[in-house]
Amino acid sequence: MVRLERLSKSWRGRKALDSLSLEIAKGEIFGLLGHNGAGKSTTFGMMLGHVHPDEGDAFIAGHSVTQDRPRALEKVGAIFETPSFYDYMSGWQNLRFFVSLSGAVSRERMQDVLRLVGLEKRINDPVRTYSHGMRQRLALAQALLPDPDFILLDEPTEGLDPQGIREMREMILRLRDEHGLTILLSSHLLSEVEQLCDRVAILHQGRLMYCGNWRDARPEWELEVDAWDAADRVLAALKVVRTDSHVALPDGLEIADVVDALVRGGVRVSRVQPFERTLESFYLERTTG
Ligand SMILES: Nc1ncnc2c1ncn2[C@@H]1O[C@H](COP(=O)(O)OP(=O)(O)OP(=O)(O)O)[C@@H](O)[C@H]1O
Repeated sequence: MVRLERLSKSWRGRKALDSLSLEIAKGEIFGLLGHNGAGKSTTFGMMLGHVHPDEGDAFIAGHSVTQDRPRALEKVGAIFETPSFYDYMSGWQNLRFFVSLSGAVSRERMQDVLRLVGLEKRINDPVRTYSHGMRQRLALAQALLPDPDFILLDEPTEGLDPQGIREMREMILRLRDEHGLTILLSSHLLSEVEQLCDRVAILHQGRLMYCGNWRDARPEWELEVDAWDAADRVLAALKVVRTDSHVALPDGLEIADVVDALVRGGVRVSRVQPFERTLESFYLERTTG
């Protein structure tokens, strides 16, 4: 559905994005993660044709964004950078105004979308009376009006209260499960991303640190031993990486082999248990140090 090929961008000689390649499959909810300044907005901007890459290209439904932007973006919707609305107009008038700029959308389509985002009851009220959550729903409605196959959501839950966050999460899942949309989202709320996305990309200082299903990443274990000095010599020989009490095993090595080698090396092992990974711990391991 989406393919980013070696996307690079520098601003005033400073690399914001360094040869980013990744693919997003149809029907996926894919998470783009990174600290402030990691390059997420630059990536979104390139996918929407707002930012021209120095090198590389983005392809959506097989069409190049740099070579054929209208076709690449034909079935794409987005909430990107703080969406702005006219406060004195109603939600409905704002959407009509948007539609008048971007192409015909039927009244029925508008009503369907408003039902989907749960904004029918307040749609005739002026936007200045809307809560932040309602503005986010209006922004989502705007993104959905052209009946997209793929939507980009930049921080869709930013500033929402817990109930708003939950409602946004349920809407995103419904868009994928009931409407077959492919969704790319960025968020700093890792517990949210954890509930929505299997596959994530982690950007750090413009470079891709990880891309894939974080739940499938190599298992790690917690160990308790009587002497870490001796244990470290054994672990190093096995190419096992230790961080405090938890260890990451190289491919093909089982935890039983590690325990066996430690015992043979004269180390007493008093506890072995799987390390329960969260997306937050997975993310921090790849972006710190
Ligand atoms: N228009 C611009 N002009 C100059 N520098 C820019 C511009 N846009 C982004 N940058 C720089 O590029 C780098 C990546 O920024 P980007 O906005 O893509 O990060 P981000 O991951 O979206 O961060 P955030 O989470 O804060 O939105 C930063 O160093 C930023 O200062």
